[in-house]
Amino acid sequence: MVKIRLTRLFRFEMAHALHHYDGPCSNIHGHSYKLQVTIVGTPLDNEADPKNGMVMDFGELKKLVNRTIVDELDHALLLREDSDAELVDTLRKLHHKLVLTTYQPTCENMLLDFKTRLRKQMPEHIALHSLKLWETASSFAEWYASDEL
Ligand SMILES: Nc1nc2c(c(=O)[nH]1)N=C([C@H](O)[C@H](O)COP(=O)(O)OP(=O)(O)OP(=O)(O)O)CN2
Ligand SMILES: [Zn+2]
Repeated sequence: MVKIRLTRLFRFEMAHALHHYDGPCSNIHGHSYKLQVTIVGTPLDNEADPKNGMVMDFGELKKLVNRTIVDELDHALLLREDSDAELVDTLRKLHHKLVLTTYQPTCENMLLDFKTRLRKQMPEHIALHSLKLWETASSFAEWYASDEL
């Protein structure tokens, strides 16, 4: 059966701090993240359907990734849930867009979180192939489904 990969790029601005990290990244700082999402599936084979030939409508992929990841994280501050309680309280009182994580918000951990979230939302006939997350213009992490085998 024919398989085609589809890829779409997303961007979001997000701040984070690496809890107890032994360097400047323990301070709250921001990145312009770039996320590449690649899915794989078989193009629709139905002449009567206007989406014939599509694995998934690019627009649907955009909506799925935006509602699953980008809407929550864009212009948010990601902190580990065991960060200073006073700081967390103050940020909440000031109505900052704060997201608390169970994990250290590294590029690697964020990718694993995104992979889990996206897999739950994927239509049955489509598989998540890979994810690539740029934290800076020169640093990125990648996840490939094939590495799980
Ligand atoms: N393996 C990882 N290492 C680091 C991560 C990460 O997510 N995974 N994150 C950070 C910091 O959050 C941040 O990205 C700073 O990294 P750094 O490379 O030090 O960034 P610079 O701005 O200093 O990069 P330059 O290109 O040298 O200016 C740290 N490590
Ligand atoms: Zn950082």
